[in-house]
Amino acid sequence: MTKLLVSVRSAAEAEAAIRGGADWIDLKEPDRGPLGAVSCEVARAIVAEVQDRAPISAAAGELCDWPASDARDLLAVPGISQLKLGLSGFGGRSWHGGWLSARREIHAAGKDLVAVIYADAAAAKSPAPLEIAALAGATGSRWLLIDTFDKRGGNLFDHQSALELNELFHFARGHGVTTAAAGRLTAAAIATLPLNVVDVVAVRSAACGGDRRGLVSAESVATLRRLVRNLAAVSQASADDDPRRADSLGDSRRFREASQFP
Ligand SMILES: O=C[C@H](O)COP(=O)(O)O
Repeated sequence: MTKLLVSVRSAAEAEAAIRGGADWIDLKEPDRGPLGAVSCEVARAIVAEVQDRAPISAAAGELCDWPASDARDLLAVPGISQLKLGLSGFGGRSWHGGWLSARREIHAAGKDLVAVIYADAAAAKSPAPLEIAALAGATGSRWLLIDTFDKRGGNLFDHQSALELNELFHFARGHGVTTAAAGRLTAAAIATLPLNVVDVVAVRSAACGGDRRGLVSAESVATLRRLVRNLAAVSQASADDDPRRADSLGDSRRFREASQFP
């Protein structure tokens, strides 16, 4: 069943998200960019609040800043299982080596690195979505997130069609990668997601009533959770009715050829 992840910036928000039924808590400071990291103190307070009630991931900024970033302090925070690093600035530049080395370092701290695709790759100057999915698939990554870099307007579907997302995630799941979709997802955008290939729906803005710098509310989270559960049940029922449908959607030759990792 597709899970609902909620990004929070404080222990109080984490409590509200859990009360609303969030399956997953993600730590993120929205004032510090699309993948802004919370401080180590805030991270420890949130982990203490959540205890074992949900898995916890954390945004850790951009790979280009990682070597000197204060987000590195999150490596020492127990209870966080995944870190997310964006690839802004690496479009047209070599990034595989730096990403793999950050992943080794994060693994050594007992955590996983999430491969992050920015759907608005041109604005982020990041590598193309398929390139990131291909590296994640070829190197045994367990997690792939698609999100948006520019949070000022629009949502995921201003940059990526549902069919493209279906192909991308179908490919990733075929390589054993768990998939997460984000990017200022509204209820209408969530209803457009190809939930047959989305393991995690990730939100902040919608959980704050639309303004990601606002406050996460238990009521908004509960509404989103009901929506995700209902849509996932419908998606599951239609896959059960016609199991070939889900498989065929991501099986275009163009996609398979383009996704060959060198
Ligand atoms: O990881 C998910 C993000 O926090 C989504 O944030 P957003 O809904 O404001 O784009």
